[in-house]
Amino acid sequence: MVINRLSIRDIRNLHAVDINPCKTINFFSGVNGSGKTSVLEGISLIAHGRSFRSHLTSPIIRFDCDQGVVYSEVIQCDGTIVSIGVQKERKGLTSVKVNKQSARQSSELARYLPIQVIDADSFSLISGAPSIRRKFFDWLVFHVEHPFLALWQRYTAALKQRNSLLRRGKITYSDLEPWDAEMVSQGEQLHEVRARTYSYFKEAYEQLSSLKVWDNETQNIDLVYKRGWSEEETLSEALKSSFERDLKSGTTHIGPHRADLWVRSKGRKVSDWLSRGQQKTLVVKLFLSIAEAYSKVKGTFPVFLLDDLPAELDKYHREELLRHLVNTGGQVFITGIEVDDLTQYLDKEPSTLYKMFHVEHGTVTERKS
Ligand SMILES: Nc1ncnc2c1ncn2[C@@H]1O[C@H](COP(=O)(O)OP(=O)(O)OP(=O)(O)O)[C@@H](O)[C@H]1O
Repeated sequence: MVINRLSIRDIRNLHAVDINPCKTINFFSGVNGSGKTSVLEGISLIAHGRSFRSHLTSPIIRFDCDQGVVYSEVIQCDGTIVSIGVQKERKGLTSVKVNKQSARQSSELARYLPIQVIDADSFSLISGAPSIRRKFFDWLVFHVEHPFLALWQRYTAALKQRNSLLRRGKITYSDLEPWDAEMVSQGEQLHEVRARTYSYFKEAYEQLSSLKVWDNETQNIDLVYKRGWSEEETLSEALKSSFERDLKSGTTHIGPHRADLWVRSKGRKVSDWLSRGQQKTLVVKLFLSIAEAYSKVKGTFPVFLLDDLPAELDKYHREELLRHLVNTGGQVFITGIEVDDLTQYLDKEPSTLYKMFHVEHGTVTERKS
């Protein structure tokens, strides 16, 4: 998928941005606070209907404006062009249009424009809570396994009911049985689609491990998919045995909503011993693996948004990452403060492979070389 045209109106400090991005590398430079990340935020609005920086609507909309709008044309794998418009109102309303027709759910957008964002927060993928890894991995499951979304929605609806009964207290296990039956039926299938997806992901990860860019430490890291309940029990048995503990705390401790992707070396947690820099390159490797796995199934790469990349990686890893992304042929949007951050590398590439944009006080202009 390729963003062919992008217009942003009144998002953060961006008043009126109209650009025609290049189908590979797009680099946005400008001083702190000029509006570079806001451009990426605009792209995430058309990809998800929401920002990757804020769950709230009001902070995204330009001060003194009632609404912000993003419009784009996205070229699909079969060459068709899909127009996507997202309007955010300060009062909280979001309206989404695909080919001028109102979309029912923002999740529809993700299929037209799959994106991956690497920013400073992404580096908590290894050291952060399991929910961060689960969300990361489920992005792939959502895209490659069509039933995933419906299974997840039904499972979480039953889980919500179960938890509210647990919180109410004074119940016996039989009160939970109807909800457990639904959780088991959806949850076992959720595990199946995740396990299948995990095999693509692991394969892509192992293939990437052969690249020379990783040092020995980051090369020998194992990934393990944990389904969220003991390997010795069925989900039904596990829910039953967890009942007393769940009742005490008023929440369900086991199940696919507790799945995780362990990142280990010889059984040890890597966050305890890899350096911060090594953790960062490992995170990049995980992002590249998920993109590779996606492309194996879908035949195209997701669009990458790299926010302030130069600040996060050393020069060598930055160049290797770029080289890899250029080789994939996918579209990438990168922000950085200095033009020099990337030109040394990009100068070696044909000029048709990239476009440079200058961002200043919320205006975006293409730099002509
Ligand atoms: N709702 C808003 N309306 C107007 N301006 C805003 C709003 N929210 C944030 N800003 C301003 O928008 C500007 C752009 O922020 P952005 O994070 O995009 O900058 P940036 O170029 O990525 O900066 P940095 O290099 O420091 O990360 C900032 O100066 C910020 O104060």
